Amino acid sequence: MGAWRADHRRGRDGPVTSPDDRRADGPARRHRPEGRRGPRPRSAQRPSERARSGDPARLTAYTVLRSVAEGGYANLELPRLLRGHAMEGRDAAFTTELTYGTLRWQGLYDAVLADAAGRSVDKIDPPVLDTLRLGAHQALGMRVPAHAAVAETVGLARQVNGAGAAGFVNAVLRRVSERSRQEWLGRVLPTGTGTDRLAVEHSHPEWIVRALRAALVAHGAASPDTVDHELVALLEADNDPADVMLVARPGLVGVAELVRLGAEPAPVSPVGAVLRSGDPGALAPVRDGRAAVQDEGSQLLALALAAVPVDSIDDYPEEWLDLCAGPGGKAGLLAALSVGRAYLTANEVSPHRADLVRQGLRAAVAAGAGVDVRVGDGRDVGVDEPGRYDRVLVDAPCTGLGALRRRPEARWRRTPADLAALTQLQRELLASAIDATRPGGVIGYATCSPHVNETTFVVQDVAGRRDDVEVLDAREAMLTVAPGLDLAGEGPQVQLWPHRNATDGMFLALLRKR
Ligand SMILES: C[S@@+](CC[C@H](N)C(=O)[O-])C[C@H]1O[C@@H](n2cnc3c(N)ncnc32)[C@H](O)[C@@H]1O
Repeated sequence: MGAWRADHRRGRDGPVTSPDDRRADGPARRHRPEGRRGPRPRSAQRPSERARSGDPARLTAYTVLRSVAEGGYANLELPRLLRGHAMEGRDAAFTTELTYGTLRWQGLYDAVLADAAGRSVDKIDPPVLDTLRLGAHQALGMRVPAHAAVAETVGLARQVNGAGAAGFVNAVLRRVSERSRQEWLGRVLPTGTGTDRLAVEHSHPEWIVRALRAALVAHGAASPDTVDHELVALLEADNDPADVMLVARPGLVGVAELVRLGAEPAPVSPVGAVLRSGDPGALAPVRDGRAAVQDEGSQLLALALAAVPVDSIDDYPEEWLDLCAGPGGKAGLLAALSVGRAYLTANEVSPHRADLVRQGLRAAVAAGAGVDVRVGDGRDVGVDEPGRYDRVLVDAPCTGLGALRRRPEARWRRTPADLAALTQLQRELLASAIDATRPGGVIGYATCSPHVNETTFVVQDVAGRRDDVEVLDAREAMLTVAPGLDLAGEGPQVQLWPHRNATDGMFLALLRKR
């Protein structure tokens, strides 16, 4: 028996009828005039009884949600399916909003659905719950008229979850569509102003809300007096779809070329361009690797690391190392910057990701970059190659709490338990990077998370235990490459914020080996 049938408790407005509550001889049939045979006209049918199946947009969104439930990534699955169904323009935009919006707002919708179904969402079959979430987003988060949101989602349920589940979906979504989003917020939000309320209102796990609150204060973006206001702005930014940002890899293509192809110059990065519509993969410079999709924050980090002065032993060439290079975004920019100036070693522990790095570096190699892509554990490099490199980037594996707007499912996947393992690995990678750097060289430690455990604590802990590194002013380096950047806090580290900088929440610390 499916879980949607297992529980039949009362919701606040009475029970939602489960499929097995409406038997063939039950109320659904009693209203039908005697003597008529054959299917009823479509307009006279309940949505749950309509034979129609889900449309391609909803079916695609559902397929992505199921793939995410099994460990897939929406930002990989969705473009693949859109291409497979040749969906473009408005259809693709609708499907994207339906998929990403449903994933982002899952926390709020689950609270609504639990109320409407009269049971905890844990008691609903996961595939049926995904269908319900899609319906909730159409009714409460998109401009789909309520009747269409219900009818279309019930059609999808009939196709993917079965006729019995479709009846349940119909009943629950009818309840959902009886209230506006605002009315639902009034009904399901915890009282008070605490992080539990913000978590439901802005659809983030509560532990993340607490971590972001602490990070805003710790990085100087807010004081205890202003943090509540700042936190809401950050949570809102996490739920705001981010622009597609391109990087014009210097020496390979100019921003002007991307602008000629329909992009606009980026607000801050001198090598960035915003693509407001269209498929970036359709642009020739992106296809051939002279340009790439890359957040402005990541661009600025790589530019800043390349711009810090190092005391050269010889004038040329330098040795650069990207210790955690996959899938290769920053390595792509560093490789372009390295032409005529340095050799780049790109290290990555995952062979598949190292392949992606290799592919991404082809255009830079064709332009003369000297690169070596390796598969290896970055923790070994300091021992294997002590004191070799002039510039080392540690773009450490992290919780990704700064990039939630670009990875809609990430907030639900991460748990506080991930932190302990990650922060240990981060310390070991940074220590290895310092060992691999020659005296006078610089190390950039970066995360796409503002969590204090992954950022300042790692740097303070590792640098504090050794006397061969000094912490540099990363703000100065950052402002050298992007003078207009609004940097919060006193430094010496840089923390970018989605709500302030319209970038991912990237962190950068710069260290110099003594
Ligand atoms: C945040 S990502 C790096 C992103 C990359 N710099 C870019 O801009 O595309 C972290 C990477 O570190 C890799 N990684 C994890 N553990 C590692 C280790 N012990 N040594 C080297 N790389 C590791 C992960 O596979 C992942 O590709």
